Amino acid sequence: LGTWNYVLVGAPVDASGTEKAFEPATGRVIATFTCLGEKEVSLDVENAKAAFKIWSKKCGRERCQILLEAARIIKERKDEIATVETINNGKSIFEARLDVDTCWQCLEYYAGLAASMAGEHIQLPEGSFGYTRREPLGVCVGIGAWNYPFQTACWKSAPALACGNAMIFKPSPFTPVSALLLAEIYTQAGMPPGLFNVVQGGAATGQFLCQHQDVAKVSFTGSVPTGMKIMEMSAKGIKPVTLELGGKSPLIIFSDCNMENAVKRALMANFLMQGQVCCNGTRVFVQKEIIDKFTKEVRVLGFVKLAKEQGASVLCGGDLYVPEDPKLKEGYYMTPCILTNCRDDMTCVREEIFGPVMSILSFDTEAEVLERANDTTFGLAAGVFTRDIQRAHRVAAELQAGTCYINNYNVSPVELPFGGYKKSGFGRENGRVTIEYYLQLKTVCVEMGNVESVF
Ligand SMILES: NC(=O)c1ccc[n+]([C@@H]2O[C@H](COP(=O)([O-])OP(=O)(O)OC[C@H]3O[C@@H](n4cnc5c(N)ncnc54)[C@H](O)[C@@H]3O)[C@@H](O)[C@H]2O)c1
Ligand SMILES: O=CCc1c[nH]c2ccc(O)cc12
Repeated sequence: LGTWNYVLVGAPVDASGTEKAFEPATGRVIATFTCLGEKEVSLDVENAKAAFKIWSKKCGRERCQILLEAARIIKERKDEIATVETINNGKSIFEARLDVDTCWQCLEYYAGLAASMAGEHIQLPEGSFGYTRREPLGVCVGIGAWNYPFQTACWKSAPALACGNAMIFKPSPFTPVSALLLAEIYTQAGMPPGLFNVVQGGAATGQFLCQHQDVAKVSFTGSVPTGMKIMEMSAKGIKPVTLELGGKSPLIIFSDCNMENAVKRALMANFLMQGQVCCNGTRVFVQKEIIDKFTKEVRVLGFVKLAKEQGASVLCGGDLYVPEDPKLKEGYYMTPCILTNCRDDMTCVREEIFGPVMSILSFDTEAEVLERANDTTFGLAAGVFTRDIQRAHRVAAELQAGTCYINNYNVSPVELPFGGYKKSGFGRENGRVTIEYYLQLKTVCVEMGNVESVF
């Protein structure tokens, strides 16, 4: 499954009251499920409210223990979770296992923070004082895309639950399966029933969730057009929202770079997860002096090695691919594609493709490439390869993106905040800062003396 010289792309979903989930490798239907309507969504919210009452009363250390136990179970069931993810999503088992690692790490990280959340004490005149309490929001909703199903469920639920909230999670109807494993694991770890609920369905179910008056916050991962709708619905309910949206990120390769590293990471920046990663560096700006060498290397490293290993012919990609294995004939495949001689105005350079397509663009100067790299409505990520450390930081400071990589690309340690500038969204996932998006601050003002009336 999922070797990267013939990668898997999405599968169709029907528009009735039920949805089918596919195995993209073979095209076979692996599950049929009912999309939940307004009544079922309301019932889930009621259950989550009941669970919230219990969970929010626990101290941080108690929540920490349960999250750590869930992390332990994820580690123990890593292969099972990764296999389910590979079957339903189509990613390679190697990548699915890496995803699962970041999931238990995420739970461990927020378990650690849960125990240390605290407010402030503020001294006022005459012995009076104030203090702040950092309180959970209530029932939060998480809505996910199909490219990182289990990881998205973990990245959203771990900080939400660590802060004392309940979460209802709606996975993408393309990839409904693995979030159910997470719900099972949380229950096994000792969370109250209903604290983490999985709701299945598509756009209509998502709308019921976002519009529900007892939902306190929505955290969404998906496309810009859907993000706009989510924000509109949240605005009507005055609900805070986190939006992790699409991108068309630049990767700048200066002529003084370490060529081998730059080529390796340019491949990772484009062909990881079949090219279906929101922060992929799909606009690869290469300085003129090295563009011929880079183009040659990127082909040699990527295609020839794998082609030799797998006995396939060397392709430059972009074609539909039908594997010889009869079991895979109905699957969804295309060959990874590298486009050279690209211009900034081309559609492949301007729009998010969300598939295995790298566009290579030539540039002369730092000032020029910065202007061109920033000339996009997106701002999710960016990267720079250079041996000049001053230039690296200068360029990172000028790039309009939520995450900037220096001499690397497409790594997401849970300790580092992740999120977008411009139309790529706002709010953050991962890192310490994310707890701010799942807490509200209460100020308590305490008078120690007598009070006067001005009337
Ligand atoms: N920034 C990030 O962190 C990040 C991560 C992964 C994917 N993405 C982006 O996601 C997109 C691909 O994912 P997709 O095709 O699943 O996105 P999508 O926007 O089509 O769907 C995402 C989720 O929203 C739900 N949805 C659709 N319409 C809705 C509505 N009106 N109300 C409520 N929910 C609704 C879907 O059922 C699904 O669960 C790409 O643009 C990619 O860049 C971004
Ligand atoms: O696809 C983009 C980046 C990413 C990878 N895994 C996750 C999980 C949740 C997100 O909101 C974004 C991402």
